[in-house]
Amino acid sequence: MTGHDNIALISASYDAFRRGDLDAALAFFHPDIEWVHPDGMSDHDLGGVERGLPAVKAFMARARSLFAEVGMRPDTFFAEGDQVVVTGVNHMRAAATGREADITVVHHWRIRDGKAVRFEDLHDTAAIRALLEPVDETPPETASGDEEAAPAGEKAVSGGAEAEAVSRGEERVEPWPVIRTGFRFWESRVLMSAIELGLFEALADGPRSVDRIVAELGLHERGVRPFLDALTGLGMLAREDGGAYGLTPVSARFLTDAQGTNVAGLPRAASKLWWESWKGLTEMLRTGRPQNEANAGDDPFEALYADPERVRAFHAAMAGGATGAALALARDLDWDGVRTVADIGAAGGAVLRALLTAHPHLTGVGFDLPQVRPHFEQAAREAGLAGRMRFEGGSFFTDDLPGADRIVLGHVLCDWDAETKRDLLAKAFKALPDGGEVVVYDLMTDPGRTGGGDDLFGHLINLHMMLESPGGHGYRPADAAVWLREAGFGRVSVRPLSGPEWLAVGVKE
Ligand SMILES: C[S@@+](CC[C@H](N)C(=O)[O-])C[C@H]1O[C@@H](n2cnc3c(N)ncnc32)[C@H](O)[C@@H]1O
Repeated sequence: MTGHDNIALISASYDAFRRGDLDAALAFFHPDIEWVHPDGMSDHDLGGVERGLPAVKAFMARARSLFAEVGMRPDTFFAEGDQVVVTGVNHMRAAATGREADITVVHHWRIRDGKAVRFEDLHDTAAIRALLEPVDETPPETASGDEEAAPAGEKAVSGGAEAEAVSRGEERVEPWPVIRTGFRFWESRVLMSAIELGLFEALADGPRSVDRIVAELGLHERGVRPFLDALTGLGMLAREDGGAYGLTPVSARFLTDAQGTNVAGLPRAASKLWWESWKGLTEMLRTGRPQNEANAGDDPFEALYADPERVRAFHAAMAGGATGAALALARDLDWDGVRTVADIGAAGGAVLRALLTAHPHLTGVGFDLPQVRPHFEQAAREAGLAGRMRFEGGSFFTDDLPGADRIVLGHVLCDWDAETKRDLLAKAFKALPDGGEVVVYDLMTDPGRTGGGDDLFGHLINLHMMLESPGGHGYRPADAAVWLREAGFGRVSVRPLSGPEWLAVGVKE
């Protein structure tokens, strides 16, 4: 079996576990499987080596009795010979204590005769033990020893169901998560208005008093203070001792033009382009159909590119949306052996601009629909890179992709269905020379991942693609690895890139 087959096998086994289909998961295991866990878990009967399927099943039954929830979320698969190494996060909730945590794990697999014959689970045993083992809950001794009289202010919890819950040691549950979530659009709207008013640009050369902000931006004084304080609460402004408001490091870098890394086009487009489609989320959930002009199943870019005003907003958004990935690609990838780079679905060329600016030996070609040419070429001129980055118009559905040492496919696969994703990777493979690489970045996520932060953002972007494009959807890092293998890439790796952004690299060997 190839490394690709081995990754597909292990990945399918994780999928079966996630579905709760234990028989299907065990079908991928060799009858002689060796099942290895750290000795540090032995006193919970979860350590050491088990041999053979019945012993593995017994191990799993023991684990199920100890954990009310076990959700392994693999994110990176590496294959070499008969081995597959998987990194990921296991979300575990102990049945006895109710404590839960995301435990980082490394799984080492060996494959023989098309089946997993050895599995070793490496993790921080102290973190898992902390979930399972009771903590000493003896209250600290008080100075007076008198614990009868509760302070008057705490009387509210002394009666009814809540008091009983508190006396059982349960956490008090508040309605604020619901209320805050319901009104989070206020936060977006505050940011969007600040961008529309030019507030961040106005503060680029230093903090301003409220009066000066009112005068310079032509505002009515009524709402300005809570508006500035809300932006301060969001981390976009800082309030000085004298009462003036200034930029924070984040807003100075990413909401002004000072450093060539302004991402304001993205929240601006959220208000201009996507606010309306998100109002249709309930409808999309009922019908599965996008909530924009692509509602009838059309190519979403056809309608978009018919309206010059929306194209401008879209390309400003793409420049903002690609900034985090572009900076990380320029910084984290080795560009020494690369002379030419082709960005497929290059939009206004933000990624090429970042790469060519950071690596002066590179030349680049941006491939995109012909309507994009003026936006791309203007951006190249403005960056002083017109001689090193050129535009090639075409459709990646009907035309060959331009050749280059390294091909970048960023925020493109998510627009399309799985078959098109695969076709695009096959086209990239065809366009590359031997030894060339395709670099895919996207906001990849995992259906089983239910944390906040980047996980949450990943699910939201997945919904966003469904609201915007008939076939669009997010995908897991493991899917990217499998598709790259299917396209013919010999060496494949997947890893986090920046924030919720992931990077998948395939080398044509
Ligand atoms: C979501 S944007 C991604 C832009 C950029 N790569 C980034 O990371 O932000 C998708 C890009 O694919 C381009 N595109 C859509 N359909 C295309 C096609 N058939 N052929 C070539 N490019 C296409 C769009 O014009 C757009 O610039």
